[in-house]
Amino acid sequence: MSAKNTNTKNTKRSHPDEIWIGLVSISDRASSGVYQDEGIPALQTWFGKALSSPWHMESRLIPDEKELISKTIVELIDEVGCDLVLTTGGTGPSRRDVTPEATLAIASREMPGFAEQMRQISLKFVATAILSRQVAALREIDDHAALIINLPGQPKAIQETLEGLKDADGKSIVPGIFAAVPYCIDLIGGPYVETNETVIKAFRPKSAIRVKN
Ligand SMILES: Nc1ncnc2c1ncn2[C@@H]1O[C@H](COP(=O)(O)OP(=O)(O)OP(=O)(O)O)[C@@H](O)[C@H]1O
Ligand SMILES: Nc1nc2c(c(=O)[nH]1)N[C@H]1C(S)=C(S)[C@@H](COP(=O)(O)O)O[C@H]1N2
Repeated sequence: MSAKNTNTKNTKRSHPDEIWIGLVSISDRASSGVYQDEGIPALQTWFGKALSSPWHMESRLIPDEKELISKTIVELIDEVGCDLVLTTGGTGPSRRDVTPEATLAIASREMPGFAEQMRQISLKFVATAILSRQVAALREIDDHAALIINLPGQPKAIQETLEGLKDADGKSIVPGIFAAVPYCIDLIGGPYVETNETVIKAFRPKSAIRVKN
């Protein structure tokens, strides 16, 4: 038996199991046109291959401004009705990197396991993974809740952290953090999300797996 969908806020779903995902690319230079944003396209590509259940996306490209980052996440959750918001960029130690502070400012509870696991995964790819201050958290309002996850700004970090590390035969060596996202969304009352197992196998305890008719 899976957790009951108690989110009533998003009445726009075309299917009860459709997840609404907010993507926020945070970069001074991409948002001002110095270079082309690669964060949103990389996220869209990854979700296109990873999800097998219905999804809808809303994306925003903004500079590294704390108030604007907080406001954008709140808009995506409270007004648009997103169940999951992924940010990319602004997690490092530079003065302009304020994504974790902006996230925690509008969060109700932190989900530290995601960030701990992301840094562990990233260390398999780059030694500078230790520099990411990324966080994950819930935003819970009266009739809706969402999971927010910060990803680093390097576009390649998106697949690395969400999908993890595989050997030459495609066997998982380090599981990506997205494996835990569908069950987390179940537990906060969101839609039942299913994945393409060749990309990422979702982890749910047996009691939470929906029996197909
Ligand atoms: N949205 C993006 N699109 C394409 N490349 C990006 C993006 N964000 C970051 N990068 C790349 O990753 C590197 C490290 O990301 P980081 O977030 O630290 O960038 P940054 O130097 O703070 O960027 P900015 O000054 O634009 O905010 C950048 O130098 C850039 O090469
Ligand atoms: N998986 C992964 N994690 C990564 C990286 C990367 O390339 N891949 N880059 C690191 C670097 S160089 C920095 S400075 C920090 C913070 O990046 P951000 O400020 O772009 O968020 O993330 C780190 N984490």
